[in-house]
Amino acid sequence: MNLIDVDHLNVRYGASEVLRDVSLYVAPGEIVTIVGPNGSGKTTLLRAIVGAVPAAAGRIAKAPNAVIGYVPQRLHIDPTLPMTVERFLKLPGGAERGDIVDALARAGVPDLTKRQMSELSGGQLQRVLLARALVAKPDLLLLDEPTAGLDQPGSAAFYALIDDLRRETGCAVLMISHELHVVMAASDRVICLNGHVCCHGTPAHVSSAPEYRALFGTGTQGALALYRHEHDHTHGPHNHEAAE
Ligand SMILES: Nc1ncnc2c1ncn2[C@@H]1O[C@H](COP(=O)(O)OP(=O)(O)OP(=O)(O)O)[C@@H](O)[C@H]1O
Repeated sequence: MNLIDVDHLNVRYGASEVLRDVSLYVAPGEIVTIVGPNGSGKTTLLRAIVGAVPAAAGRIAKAPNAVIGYVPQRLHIDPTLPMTVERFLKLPGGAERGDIVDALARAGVPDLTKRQMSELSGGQLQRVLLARALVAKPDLLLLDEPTAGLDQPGSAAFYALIDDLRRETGCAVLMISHELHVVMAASDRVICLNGHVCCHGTPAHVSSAPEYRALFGTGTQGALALYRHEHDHTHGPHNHEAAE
C-alpha cells in the first residue's frame, strides 16, 4: 500500500490555479524528487499533502497511521527571542528529551541541544529542522529544498544523510530539489512539475525521455535549463503519474 496517493489534485490561491490535475504516489521506503521551475507549485504540493492548503478538487489519501514529517523551506524565528535547540524541538508536541537527543543524533548534530537557534549556521539549522521532523519517527519525510543555501560539500553531506536515514529507518522521502545531478543519483523516481505533472519516472527513464531532454537538457546545462523551462509541449494521459 502506498504511503500517500494524490489523485487529480487542484489547488487555487483565490482565482489563480496553482496545481491542476496532479496525481502521484509515494510507496514505503522510496526517495521521490520533485523538480520544476520557480513558482511551479512544488511547495504548494507539499503544503497540500500536510493539509496546510486545501484542495479545490481531487483528493489526497494517506495510509492509515502513516506519520508524515515536514521540513519546510524557510523558518522565521524572531532573532530577539531566545530559544535553545532543545526547546525548539519540544515545541510541536512536547517531545521527550530522549527522542530529541535521538533525533539530533540521527540528523548528525548530536551536540547542538543547548545552542541558541539564532546562532546556528545554515547547515546546522537545516539539520535541526530535519531532527524536528524525525522526532515523530515519520514513515514519510517531506523535504522542501533541504540544501538551499548550503555549499556543495554541505549539500552532498545532507543527501548522504538522507540516504542513510532511509536505509536505517526505512522511511520514504518526497523532496523538492533544484540540484539535478543529485536528484538523478539519489532518487528512485523523479517528478517534473509545472502546475501539472510534465513527466515522471525512474531517473534512467526520465533522463532519457525526450520530454526531459527538451526541458532540462543534458549535463550541467540541465540545471540552468530548469529555470528556463517553458511549458510549450503537450501532455497526454500517459504523462500522468497515475498512469504509471
Ligand atoms: N499563500 C499564497 N497566496 C497566494 N499565492 C501564493 C501563495 N503561496 C504561493 N503562491 C503562488 O503560487 C505559485 C506557486 O508557488 P510555490 O511556492 O508552490 O512554487 P514553487 O515551485 O515551490 O516555487 P520555488 O521554486 O520558487 O520555491 C506562485 O505563483 C506563488 O506566487
